[in-house]
Amino acid sequence: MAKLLTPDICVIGAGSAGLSVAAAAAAFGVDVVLIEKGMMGGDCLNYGCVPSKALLAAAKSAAATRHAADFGVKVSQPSVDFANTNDHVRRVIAAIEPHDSQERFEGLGVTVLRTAAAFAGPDTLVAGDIEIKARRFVIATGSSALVPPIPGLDQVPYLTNESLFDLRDLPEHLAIIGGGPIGLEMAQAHRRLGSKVTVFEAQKALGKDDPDLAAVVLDRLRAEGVEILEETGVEAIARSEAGVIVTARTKEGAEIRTEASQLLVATGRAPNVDGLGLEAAGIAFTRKGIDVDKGLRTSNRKIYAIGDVAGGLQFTHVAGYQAGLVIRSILFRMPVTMSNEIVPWVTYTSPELGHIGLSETEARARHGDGIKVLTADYAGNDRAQAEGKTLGRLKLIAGPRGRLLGADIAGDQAGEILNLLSLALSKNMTMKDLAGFIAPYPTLGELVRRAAISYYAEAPKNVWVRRVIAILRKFG
Ligand SMILES: Cc1cc2nc3c(=O)[nH]c(=O)nc-3n(C[C@H](O)[C@H](O)[C@H](O)COP(=O)(O)OP(=O)(O)OC[C@H]3O[C@@H](n4cnc5c(N)ncnc54)[C@H](O)[C@@H]3O)c2cc1C
Ligand SMILES: NC(=O)c1ccc[n+]([C@@H]2O[C@H](COP(=O)([O-])OP(=O)(O)OC[C@H]3O[C@@H](n4cnc5c(N)ncnc54)[C@H](O)[C@@H]3O)[C@@H](O)[C@H]2O)c1
Repeated sequence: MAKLLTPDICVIGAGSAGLSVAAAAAAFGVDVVLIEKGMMGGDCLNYGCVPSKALLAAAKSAAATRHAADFGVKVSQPSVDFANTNDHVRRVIAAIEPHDSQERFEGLGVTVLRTAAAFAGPDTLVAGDIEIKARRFVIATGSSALVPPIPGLDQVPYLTNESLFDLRDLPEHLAIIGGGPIGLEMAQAHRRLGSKVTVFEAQKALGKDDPDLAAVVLDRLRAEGVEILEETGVEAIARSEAGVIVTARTKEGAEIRTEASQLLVATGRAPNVDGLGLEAAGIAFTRKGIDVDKGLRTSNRKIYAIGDVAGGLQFTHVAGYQAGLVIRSILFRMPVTMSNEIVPWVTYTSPELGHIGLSETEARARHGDGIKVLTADYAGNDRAQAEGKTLGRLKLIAGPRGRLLGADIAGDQAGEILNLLSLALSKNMTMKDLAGFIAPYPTLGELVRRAAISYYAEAPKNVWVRRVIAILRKFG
């Protein structure tokens, strides 16, 4: 007979989402079983955020060397040893790995099972020869690269985020299908390290971001030599002697044929739902992910789904945010509500592209002319001038009574600046708050103050303000 475990919480998937739930529950002394069929740490550590940011850091270093002469520093042009670059990526993963390891979680008191899990019924999960009946289950099985049904694609070797970071040789010419964050981060990284890169995007590249600010990033990538073909759908792939031939068509109907040495597919994500026995557990799902309510419960009230498998915004910090909500719901029975409007995101190209809250278009649709769009250019910031990072712009969307509704940034350290705006948005701050704090000089964070102060640009000309000043002057 199968061994039976009856923990308080059973978590399926040890990626960003599942690990956060397990660690928090264990910290409260709760009995937790965590099941992982692949690598501890999931996508973020092994095939996602960590290796991609490590590769981008190497690429940034190569780019900085090329531009050292702008600062009067003479160095020879960089030569890249890609196998060593890959070693750097591996070292970064290895440095972070212990934090997500089985040993650490067992040390926290979590029972870790290294096998695939599937539901056998509404309250029963099977993991190898172990049966689990938990008070609550949390599905955190993540997502995988979505591979579109392009004719010929299944006949050629292609890369996804799971295989890209294993390359030991720099691709001579990397063709990338998809101009989203994965496609463009990897396009710039490989271009800066010496590859020729062509990106095919069926619609608009970086289409989820503010179009004006996305254009800042796309122009820069093109200036660095990345070929970005927008509104160009890939129609067929064929094998060639040098690698692959990509056949695509522009929206005007012109055919484009590009031969490349390697092909990366970066066309979005598919939720990991296959083989989970969701039907047996009465859990509704679509091809976009498991259906959840605002409190992240599935159609089986004892089972939650969080992270990439729940569709929605797919980021590590969202997985962490959702894990916190689920912990509050399971352990403290508090009502929780997920809000996408306080979730920031950043694409880590140079310049970075960040967003939070409502876009200008969404804010206008909701508040009409009751919004103000306030901007500050990097060129007007002293720190940006000193660093030679003058390309970029910050945009704040102010709503009624000056409340911060949203923000977009294209520029150096956009992600770091977005931390301040993320706090401001989650605390319902106004332009008065953002204009009124003391920013250390010279920092890029001053861009926030500068944009917020412009909310009051008309105040000095206001006739009533002038009258008050004139009256007060009379008191000596
Ligand atoms: C190239 C790339 C770069 C990225 N960069 C960023 C970034 O810079 N910032 C950011 O915020 N996000 C980034 N992301 C997104 C981020 O990686 C994901 O949002 C995050 O990893 C989702 O975490 P998760 O726990 O939901 O899923 P995962 O990390 O995918 O973890 C799910 C785990 O569940 C396991 N599993 C699946 N099925 C079963 C089963 N039946 N039984 C047992 N275990 C199972 C899997 O093996 C996996 O380990 C990036 C993604 C990619 C691909
Ligand atoms: N910096 C970050 O936080 C970061 C970095 C990478 C990935 N991610 C996460 O991973 C997710 C997936 O990233 P992604 O870039 O794969 O997905 P995405 O959905 O954001 O972008 C995919 C792009 O591929 C295009 N596309 C789809 N099919 C195509 C086809 N047949 N031909 C040409 N173009 C096609 C789409 O129009 C879209 O623009 C992101 O949405 C994000 O949540 C985050």
